[in-house]
Amino acid sequence: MSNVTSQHWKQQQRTHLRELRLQIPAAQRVLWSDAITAALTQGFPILENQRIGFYWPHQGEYDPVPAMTDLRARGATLALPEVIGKGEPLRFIEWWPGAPMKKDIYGISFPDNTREITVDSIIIPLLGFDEQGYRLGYGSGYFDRTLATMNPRPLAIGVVFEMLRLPTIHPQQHDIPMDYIVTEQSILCRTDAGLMPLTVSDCAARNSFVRD
Ligand SMILES: Nc1nc2c(c(=O)[nH]1)N(C=O)[C@@H](CNc1ccc(C(=O)N[C@@H](CCC(=O)O)C(=O)O)cc1)CN2
Ligand SMILES: Nc1ncnc2c1ncn2[C@@H]1O[C@H](COP(=O)(O)OP(=O)(O)OP(=O)(O)O)[C@@H](O)[C@H]1O
Repeated sequence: MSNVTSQHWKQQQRTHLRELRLQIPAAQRVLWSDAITAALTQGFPILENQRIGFYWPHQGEYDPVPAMTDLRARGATLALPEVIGKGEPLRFIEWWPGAPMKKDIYGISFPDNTREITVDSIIIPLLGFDEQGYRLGYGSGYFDRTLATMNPRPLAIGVVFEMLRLPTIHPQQHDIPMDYIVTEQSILCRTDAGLMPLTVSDCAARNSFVRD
């Protein structure tokens, strides 16, 4: 697929997936969201010891605030993305329950003037995802640009509802695949052969930490 065709196709998919996501009935969304929160908080014990970049929910995305509250109570430091400008990477700044907030150019809340955090992991909302662990986002390239500038690269954990899965998103050179994708059905680990489902306990064994 040429670049122009793939951009056009991506734009159509974005519109379609956004509509699908907004049509999820409220009760279904609660059940699916609880399942994602449980998989995130139980499948990745390492997060309790980390500085984690999360996001403030927008347009029917999985709401990560319960996971944020839980992980913070267990010792994690949390941050949210700040949009510095179009074409720029995101900056992560500290968030805690009750932190002062303001709105960015998309109407998404972010902390008002708290300290910048270098994150160890990023929990990334996916508008769509594919069998190789690639992400379809809103089309501004913020997360790809952010991951590309971070060294060492943080662990990238995508969160998404299973119904937003596509065979391929026709990845381009700048697209960076997720290390893990958590859905309401399973934890998927990216391998060269595609996404591999892991049980919560297998995932926890791989993403554990040693207390000193
Ligand atoms: N919750 C959340 N926060 C996030 C992101 C995200 O995907 N989800 N981002 C991930 O990048 C960054 C913000 N990027 C965004 C990019 C586009 C749109 C959006 O709604 N775009 C509209 C057009 C709006 C406009 O141009 O004024 C659209 O696509 O229709 C929202 C956020 C940082 N914060
Ligand atoms: N590392 C990068 N450096 C410079 N430009 C980039 C980089 N990554 C992505 N871009 C640019 O960002 C634009 C959008 O990328 P893409 O279509 O992959 O968006 P997306 O990943 O679906 O959306 P988003 O990350 O905003 O949610 C593209 O025009 C691309 O060239």
